[in-house]
Amino acid sequence: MKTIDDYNFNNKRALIRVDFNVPLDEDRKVTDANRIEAAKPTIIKILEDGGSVVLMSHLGRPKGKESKYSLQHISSKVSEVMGVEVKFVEDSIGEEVEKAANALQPGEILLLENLRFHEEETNGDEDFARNLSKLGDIYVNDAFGTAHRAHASTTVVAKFFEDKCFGYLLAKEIKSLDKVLNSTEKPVTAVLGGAKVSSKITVIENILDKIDHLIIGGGMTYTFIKAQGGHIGTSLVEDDKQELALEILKKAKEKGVEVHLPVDSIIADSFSEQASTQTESVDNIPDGWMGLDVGPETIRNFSNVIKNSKIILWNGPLGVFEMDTFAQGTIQLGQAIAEATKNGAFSLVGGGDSVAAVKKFGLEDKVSYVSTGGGAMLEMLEGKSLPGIEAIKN
Ligand SMILES: Nc1ncnc2c1ncn2[C@@H]1O[C@H](COP(=O)(O)OP(=O)(O)O)[C@@H](O)[C@H]1O
Ligand SMILES: O=C(OP(=O)(O)O)[C@H](O)COP(=O)(O)O
Repeated sequence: MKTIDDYNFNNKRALIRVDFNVPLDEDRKVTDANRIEAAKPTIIKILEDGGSVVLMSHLGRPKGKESKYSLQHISSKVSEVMGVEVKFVEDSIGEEVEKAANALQPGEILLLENLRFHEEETNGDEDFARNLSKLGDIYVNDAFGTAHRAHASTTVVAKFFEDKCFGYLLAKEIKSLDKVLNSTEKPVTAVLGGAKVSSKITVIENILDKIDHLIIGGGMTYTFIKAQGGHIGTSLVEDDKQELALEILKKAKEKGVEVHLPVDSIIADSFSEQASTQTESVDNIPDGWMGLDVGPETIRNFSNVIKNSKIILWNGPLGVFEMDTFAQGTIQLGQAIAEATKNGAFSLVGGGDSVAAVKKFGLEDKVSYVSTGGGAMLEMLEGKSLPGIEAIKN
């Protein structure tokens, strides 16, 4: 496994894929810089070698050039964390970008605009990747959170480089997750919540062989509840995943995996901190209302399962924890996991927002391992090889 320790970057320009997909507030201020801090050791090593750095990342899932997803919003935070004034360029390919990259002096950092402003990024377009490759001498992948995406900057670009390697973060994540993969302790409990229903629901099917309990919460809940005939009002749902949800429940039963779904929800009449709220049975949400957190009975049930688990994997908040009104489920689940960890369980938390939640509620040091990747962590635990990792190995 080639890492940046195998290279001296003196007078070299590194093109680094980082995952700076960080949570932002309404004023587009970074609310959790964990993923930026996690990439710091790699960037600093290259600068200290006497090299320069071109950073590329995506932010969110923009449809075209949406200014709210500009990486300019995070540029000052990157400067602050690195202790170096970062230069920013308003695109990720093209003449202007190449000029800015060529002008970099040793010790300098250039941050590119959001890669996903070009649809060629997510399409894994070869020409786009070739254009990106012109920006550096050595390609470094340190974007663990995006290693499960076969995109131009995470995978395709690697083939245009003789010299390519893993950054410190990616190497550390691979090693740490391997440890969990090789563990034989039981029972294993996976907690899945959050909002990315379609990308994560498919993962569930594949981890069923590796777990004993499956706790479902957050936005993921309502696709399951609706599929079972429940009323979910205007809660987050992905209708085309209902059949898969039923299949998962059936398969789980066959495999002896206990599935724990919420029984009650904190519902709201709008997606807002000021909304009217109520506690309601999870399958009886009136029209015009949406479930934004799990209810008290659900929290008790989930905590009991957690208490008896030996390995706990958590990705996805149980509610819209960014708003205090809907944070209780996530807080109390986090506390139950911290308690179980104190009593000897191994707990692994991953995902941009999940880690932000854990940090916000002061639980970061009370869990065993915090991964920068959510979907990437889950896919690795499925036993899949991730395209971003394979591209460097080959
Ligand atoms: N019931 C819900 N309805 C809508 N959004 C939710 C709900 N529960 C949690 N969320 C949102 O899910 C988001 C995190 O989802 P996701 O990106 O899948 O997690 P992670 O980044 O940890 O992998 C949070 O911003 C949170 O507000
Ligand atoms: O935040 C991310 O993943 P996560 O929500 O699984 O932690 C990564 O930046 C990947 O983003 P994507 O799921 O839009 O490809």
